Amino acid sequence: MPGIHLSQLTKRYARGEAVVRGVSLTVEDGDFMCLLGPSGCGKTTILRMIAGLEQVSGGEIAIGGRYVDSAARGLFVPAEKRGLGLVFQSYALWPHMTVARNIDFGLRLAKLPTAEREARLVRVMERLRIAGLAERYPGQLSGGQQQRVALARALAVNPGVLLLDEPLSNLDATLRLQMREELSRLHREFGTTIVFVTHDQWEAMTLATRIAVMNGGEVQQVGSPDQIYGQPANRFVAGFIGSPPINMIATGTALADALAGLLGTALPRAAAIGLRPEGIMPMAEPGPGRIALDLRAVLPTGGGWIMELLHASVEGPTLLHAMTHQPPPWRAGQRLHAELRPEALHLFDATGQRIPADGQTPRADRPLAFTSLFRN
Ligand SMILES: Nc1ncnc2c1ncn2[C@@H]1O[C@H](COP(=O)(O)OP(=O)(O)OP(=O)(O)O)[C@@H](O)[C@H]1O
Repeated sequence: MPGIHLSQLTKRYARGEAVVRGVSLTVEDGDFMCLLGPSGCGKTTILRMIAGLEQVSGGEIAIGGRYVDSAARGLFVPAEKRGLGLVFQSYALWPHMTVARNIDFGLRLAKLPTAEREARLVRVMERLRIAGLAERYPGQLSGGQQQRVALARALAVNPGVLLLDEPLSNLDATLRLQMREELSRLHREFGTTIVFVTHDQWEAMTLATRIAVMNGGEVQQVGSPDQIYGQPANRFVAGFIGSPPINMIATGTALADALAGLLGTALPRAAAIGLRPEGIMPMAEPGPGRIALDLRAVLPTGGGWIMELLHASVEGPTLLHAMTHQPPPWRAGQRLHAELRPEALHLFDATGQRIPADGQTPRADRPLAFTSLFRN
């Protein structure tokens, strides 16, 4: 399956500001790459440029080692010649064609022999569990069923690359989960290179082999879900990934000094410390290295509990959020003493970039993994 290489990609719409700014990114053969970022950060624009639905303003795109768009080379391969499967937010099924005809449409365009077309149609409908819907029209299907038909249509032609733009956004929570599992399974079975656009961090974290976190038209960090979570490259990534969000503590506060003590480091001026909520482990008794915190409230989230904790100091209280998967046995108002997991602490400089802390075990050895959120 082909990989995709984006080099210094820029997109400017009609003399406006660039909405994609110098993005370089390699999607390896067989990767499930998620482009993740807030609304308007340029994810869809990148996907549309890979698809050939938009032309680049600057930079180059290569698919399977072949340039398909290059401003400098004056080269542009149209969408239909790129060998891609596309599934966008709106499923765009033909309303006047049955499910089978919708899927067959792409196979006809590919001019496959009839026997081959029929065999593929049966196979892909079985895989996506829509064989029973073959003679229905899109208007007679649920959102999730339409979604599966759109995926089947894209997969039937055996595209080397599948481009998905928020394909699960119109589904309810249960269907989203089912479709996520289905996408994961399809990726494993077909080995297709997938680029998936989403603003939903859970979707990205649970599906992707690698994630490109974007903001303001630029890639902030590329890595596995655990790297993105456990070793965020900057404050934006640290704050964007994680729910409840990472606690960000400004230096110059008593709490920051206490945390610096735990890290065994002197804090650079104008730095900030990030502390992941699940790295705070409150206990009833004081002890060495524990930080005194007052429990303000416990908020159940269904399967987890967020604790609002206040750290008192002369500058006033600092609010921290802690996360636990065991029901906390304490009442609001109680004084607690928290141990902190050093790997949950992240240090950032004045420009927001991650800085390694002296005396800390290197992150690569023991990052706080995203997957640890699912353990008790
Ligand atoms: N055809 C267009 N003409 C002008 N500006 C556009 C066009 N398409 C997108 N934009 C602008 O480009 C920026 C990036 O849009 P894009 O759709 O790529 O973002 P996104 O990250 O996919 O956001 P969302 O998650 O909301 O879809 C936005 O500011 C958007 O308004």
